[in-house]
This record gives sequence, C-alpha cells and structure tokens, in this order.
Amino acid sequence: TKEPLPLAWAKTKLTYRIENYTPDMSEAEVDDSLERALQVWARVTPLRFTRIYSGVADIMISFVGGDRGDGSPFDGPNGFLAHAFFPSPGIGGDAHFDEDETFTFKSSRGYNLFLVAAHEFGHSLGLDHSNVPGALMYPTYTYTNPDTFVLPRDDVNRIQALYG
Ligand SMILES: O=C1CC=C(NS(=O)(=O)c2ccc(-c3ccccc3)cc2)CC1=O
Ligand SMILES: [Zn+2]
Repeated sequence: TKEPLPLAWAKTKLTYRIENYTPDMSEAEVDDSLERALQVWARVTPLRFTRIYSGVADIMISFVGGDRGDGSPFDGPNGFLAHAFFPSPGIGGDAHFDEDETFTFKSSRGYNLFLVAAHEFGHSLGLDHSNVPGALMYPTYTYTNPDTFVLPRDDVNRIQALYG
C-alpha cells in the first residue's frame, strides 16, 4: 500500500538555507525577514530552525524567475509571488520566491517579504490554506505592519494541531 504523504515533519529541529538573494533588498534585510518569518512558527510550537550555509537543508530557500522545471513555473510580475512544498524528503519544505516580484522589508509597497515568507513557511510545515479572513494562511495577501504582526488564532490552532 502507498504510504500516506506526511502531513508534518517527524522532527522538530529543522535546517534552512538561503541559496541566493533578491536585489530588491539588502542581504541583511532578507536574512532578517526570513529568520523572523520562521520564528513566527517557532514561537508557538516545539519547532526550532537552524541556518546552514552549504549542503542540503530541510527548507531550501531561493529567489527564482521563470520556469525552473519544478513543474510550477513563475509568471512574471504579480500573479504567483511564491510557492512552497509540503513536508517530505527532497523538495519538501522548500520555498521559492518569484524574482520578478518586488519584495520589500518595512514598506507596504510591493510585497512584504516577511509576510509572504511566513505564509509560505506555513506550507513548508504542512499547513494548507485557511478559510478564516485575516489568517496568515488565508490565500490572499494583505499587508500588515511586520513590527506589530501577531500570528492569528486560527493559524496558532492549526499549527499546534500538527506540532503541539
Ligand atoms: O498556496 C499558494 C498557491 C498560490 C499562491 N499564490 S501567491 O503566490 O500569489 C500568494 C498569495 C498570497 C500569499 C500570502 C497570503 C497571506 C499572507 C501573506 C502572503 C502568498 C503568496 C501562493 C501560495 O502560497
Ligand atoms: Zn499559500
């Protein structure tokens, strides 16, 4: 019988690697945005994330344009901004950000990298979309100030159902 796909990681210590950068922001701003996006989930679960700088991490993060042959090509500005793969060996957990988008650090212009990454990492950890408007895992992007961002209750409940 076919093993059911894992809905969640079977471990709580996960590694991530930032493979490349976007010219939209400084590298420090990208690092900070991605680290804080992972901490959103670590704060409410036993999950812990360690950055590695070479080799294969559980969550491989890259900025990519056009078609990379992973079956879901990007589509230029707007449209898809990013996508991530549910937990599994190999491409599972990986997050790709569409290089043709403008990602920003603190402004509401373009797409805030912290927010988009926090959403995508929800998928990397096994969450599907939420039907609760205002949830981080709601399918549509809405800007909220990253400095005052609080993970909505629906997202907390659902991630804790997986890793509580
Ligand atoms: O599950 C999917 C499939 C469709 C997607 N479309 S997207 O890249 O335009 C996208 C839309 C909304 C978000 C988002 C939603 C809530 C908060 C932050 C970002 C991220 C990416 C991305 C995605 O995560
Ligand atoms: Zn999504």
